[in-house]
Amino acid sequence: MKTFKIASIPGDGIGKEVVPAANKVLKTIADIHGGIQFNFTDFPWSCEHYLEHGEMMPEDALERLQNFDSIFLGAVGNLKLVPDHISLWGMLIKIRREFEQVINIRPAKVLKGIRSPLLNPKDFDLIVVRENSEGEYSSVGGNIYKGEDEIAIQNAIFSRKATERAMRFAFELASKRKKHVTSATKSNGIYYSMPFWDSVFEDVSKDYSEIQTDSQHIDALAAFFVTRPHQFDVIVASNLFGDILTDLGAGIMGSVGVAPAANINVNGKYPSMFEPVHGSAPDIVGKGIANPIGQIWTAKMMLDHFGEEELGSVLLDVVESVTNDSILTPDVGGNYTTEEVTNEIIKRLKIVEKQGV
Ligand SMILES: NC(=O)C1=CN([C@@H]2O[C@H](COP(=O)(O)OP(=O)(O)OC[C@H]3O[C@@H](n4cnc5c(N)ncnc54)[C@H](O)[C@@H]3O)[C@@H](O)[C@H]2O)C=CC1
Ligand SMILES: CC(=O)C(=O)O
Ligand SMILES: [K+]
Ligand SMILES: [Mn+2]
Repeated sequence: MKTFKIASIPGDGIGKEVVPAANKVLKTIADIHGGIQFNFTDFPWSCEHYLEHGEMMPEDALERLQNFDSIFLGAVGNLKLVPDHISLWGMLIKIRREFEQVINIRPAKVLKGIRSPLLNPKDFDLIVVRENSEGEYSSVGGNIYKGEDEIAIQNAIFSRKATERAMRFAFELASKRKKHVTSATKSNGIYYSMPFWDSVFEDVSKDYSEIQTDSQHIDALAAFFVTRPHQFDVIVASNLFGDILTDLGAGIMGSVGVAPAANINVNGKYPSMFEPVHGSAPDIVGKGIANPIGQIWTAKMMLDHFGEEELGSVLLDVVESVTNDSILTPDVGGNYTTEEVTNEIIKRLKIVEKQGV
């Protein structure tokens, strides 16, 4: 029996609704397989934890997480309790940084039965490789003066090492796909970092002569996500550009509630963290209608990471059979609950098992 130790951190808001749903699905997957099991350990780290203890996670949190095979996280953020920059930097971003989860992989593709807001989405199937360790998300800077003279300075960090690493990851990924990498730039407006980004992209692309490349300014690229998303394969982007682009990718899929993501530790020193694109969705929390598919598809990415690609693809097929039969939560036009969608996925997984597929 192969055992995978998973640190389960629902976090805030609908994270507490979709993580338990996805964990139930994972348990079903393990039962079907018979030769694997998932050992979940739950951690209650969240904004409520902050209110009680003055910190998002205990001091030894990273030590405790280090020995898990992966971290499965929902979302972080409850503005009513804690300012967002405190909660995110106290947990989500801290884990990404300390565990060197330097790449954030975020696919966007059409799921059968889920209507894209695009009139003619064709069959787009793209992956954004988001640099996940530096860029515009930095804590370097400061505030000076008060009142009308007040100034905020925020530095963006672009190292050759991290930039090149994200780009190489994108090229490697593209070599297993449609062999095209698009670089998201803004070297017409950002004076130092983006021309640097462009030159690193040019250097790296020389090592991959079989891969087609192009470079698009992020503003134009955002429009192309709407007008011709089917023409993209892999897109490599900085931390902020990748963040924005992947909510847009989620938007053209139909809802941010279905978009999956994976924070990957590429050197194998620390666990990777699997966490969907969406946040804690305070506007729908507690209603039982959060779409569990983003979190469940994220679980599929975790299965892939564990080398269980066959199980991963069975899971995504089952999810797609459910969406194709219009068993959908309200964000994608249905009137089913989180629980009903989850139970339907579980039911169909059990049928797949009976058929011995
Ligand atoms: N990785 C993370 O943990 C992230 C955390 N956040 C945090 O989450 C909080 C809310 O942020 P927002 O900007 O509102 O982004 P959000 O992604 O939480 O919500 C945006 C919109 O999408 C909807 N939505 C999101 N997930 C859904 C799901 N699974 N099913 C159905 N509808 C869904 C929400 O109801 C809302 O209308 C903030 O505290 C923010 O900082 C935001 C993004 C990512
Ligand atoms: C923080 C956030 O929005 C993200 O990592 O996607
Ligand atoms: K999330
Ligand atoms: Mn985001």
